[in-house]
Amino acid sequence: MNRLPLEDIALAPASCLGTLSWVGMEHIALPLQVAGQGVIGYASAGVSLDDPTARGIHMSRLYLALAELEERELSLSLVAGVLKNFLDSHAELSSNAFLDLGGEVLLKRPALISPLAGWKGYPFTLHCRRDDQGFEAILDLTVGYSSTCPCSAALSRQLIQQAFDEDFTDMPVSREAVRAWLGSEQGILATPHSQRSQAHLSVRLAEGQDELPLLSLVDRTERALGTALQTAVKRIDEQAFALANGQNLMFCEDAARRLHQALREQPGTDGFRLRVVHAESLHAHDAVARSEWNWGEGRP
Ligand SMILES: Nc1nc2c(ncn2[C@@H]2O[C@H](COP(=O)(O)OP(=O)(O)OP(=O)(O)O)[C@@H](O)[C@H]2O)c(=O)[nH]1
Repeated sequence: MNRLPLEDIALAPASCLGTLSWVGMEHIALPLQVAGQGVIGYASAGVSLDDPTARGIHMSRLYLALAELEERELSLSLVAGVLKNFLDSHAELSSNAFLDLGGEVLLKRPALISPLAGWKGYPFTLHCRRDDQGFEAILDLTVGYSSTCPCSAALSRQLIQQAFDEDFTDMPVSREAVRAWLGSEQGILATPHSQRSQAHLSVRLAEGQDELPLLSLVDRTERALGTALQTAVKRIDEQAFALANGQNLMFCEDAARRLHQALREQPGTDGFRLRVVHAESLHAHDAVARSEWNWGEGRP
């Protein structure tokens, strides 16, 4: 076995000089705990390389610092401690530290009416950085929902009215006849286009916030939209879902405005950016709307 001291290239002077904004490792597997659930997580860990003559950073020191996060409920104070460790272990090299932690948290969600429940995945990424402006944490979260087009619904209603006029021209209009007609396929001969849709949220967490507001953000988002994707569904649940879609007809503009209002009331946040994507069944492209509050372009 080699008894000579191991050469450390990272300590050698750089042949090509220059500072770097971010050096580290991406897609590091890491078991996380979020909202009480174990998450198959992945981390991207990095620091700035401020010394233009230094050949390299010390990757293992970043990697080993991540152990602090293993299988402990993820909190901002935990992350801040890891970022401090990154900078302490690179005192002479770096002034900025970065940590992104992502995965998909599974939450058990109740059915609309029946006493059932099922699991649904919510992809998230927590982007954290520590620099001369202090500590910043931004939580990205994606929530799926259903959207039904209000214009398509209006056009469908018109066709149903025309069909009613044609079917009831030369016959007495009795309550029974109309009721039977409404219960037939003729009474719903046109249906509005509806589609699975996604709300992509980026929320900046306020100073002093420690807990990750992931569950409260999911609840607030699904409440604001009114048409959350379902898990366990019996016919009674499906009927309630049909009613929810009929009562919450949404253009992408409507969904974005609802979410903007809802996020403005989310405690523990001081800015957000949102983007809703309706993968419309009407055409092969998506209808998209964006909104933000107190976001600025200062940081990505
Ligand atoms: N900086 C840097 N290191 C790399 C890269 N690719 C692989 N490494 C290796 O990352 C390993 C870990 O680096 P260090 O943390 O400095 O390892 P070490 O020198 O044994 O540990 P310390 O004594 O704490 O510095 C080294 O063996 C490097 O060669 C790279 O692109 N950049």
